[in-house]
Amino acid sequence: MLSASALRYCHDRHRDPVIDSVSLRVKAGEIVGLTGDSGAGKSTLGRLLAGLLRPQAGRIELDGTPLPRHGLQPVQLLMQTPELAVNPRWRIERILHEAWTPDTTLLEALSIRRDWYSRFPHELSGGELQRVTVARALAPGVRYLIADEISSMLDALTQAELWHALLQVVASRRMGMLVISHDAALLSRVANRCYRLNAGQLDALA
Ligand SMILES: Nc1ncnc2c1ncn2[C@@H]1O[C@H](COP(=O)(O)OP(=O)(O)OP(=O)(O)O)[C@@H](O)[C@H]1O
Repeated sequence: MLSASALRYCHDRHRDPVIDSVSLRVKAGEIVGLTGDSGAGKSTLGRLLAGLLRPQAGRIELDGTPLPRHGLQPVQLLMQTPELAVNPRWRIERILHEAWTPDTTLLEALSIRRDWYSRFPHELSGGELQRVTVARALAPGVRYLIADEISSMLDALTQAELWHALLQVVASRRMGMLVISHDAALLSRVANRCYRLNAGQLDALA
């Protein structure tokens, strides 16, 4: 289980904390939705849970142990803008194989084509590059995904294909996932339960 207890985070110590006494649990095999107004702190919470920011108070644990400081991160963050998550000077093959070598089954599930391998990131569409970053993030040992608005820039069909593939992999590996989105319809389709982040606090949604 990925668990956060009493997290507090201020980007700027002269302002109120963006995250204030937030506790959240995501179990293996569970998909939890997170929504909230723009600027409410959803991405900040996602970055905390993925170990990319350190809370000023509170704890984040995976099965009762703090997240590792080094090596493969068992909680991986997927961002809205895949082009910012990759090295623009690397070809797709190098990006895809950065942490591990995705197997054919996964590549097929995500419809990743071999002829993309020699291209650079700007030579793929946003949806194609997003699928590459998803495959890269699914290294063995990754147990939880934080999906931060990963499909909001995609058309409806590409969005549906991405979620279909991702949910299949997540279910087959019994991974847990936090899905951050403004799209209530998407959250009601994919998430087992949802929260709203408001004024630094989490409210459970019915
Ligand atoms: N690195 C930073 N330095 C200072 N302030 C920041 C930083 N990152 C985010 N903030 C501020 O923290 C607040 C929360 O930002 P965050 O990106 O977490 O919100 P969000 O809920 O994900 O918003 P959106 O839905 O628009 O993506 C905002 O007021 C933002 O301006």
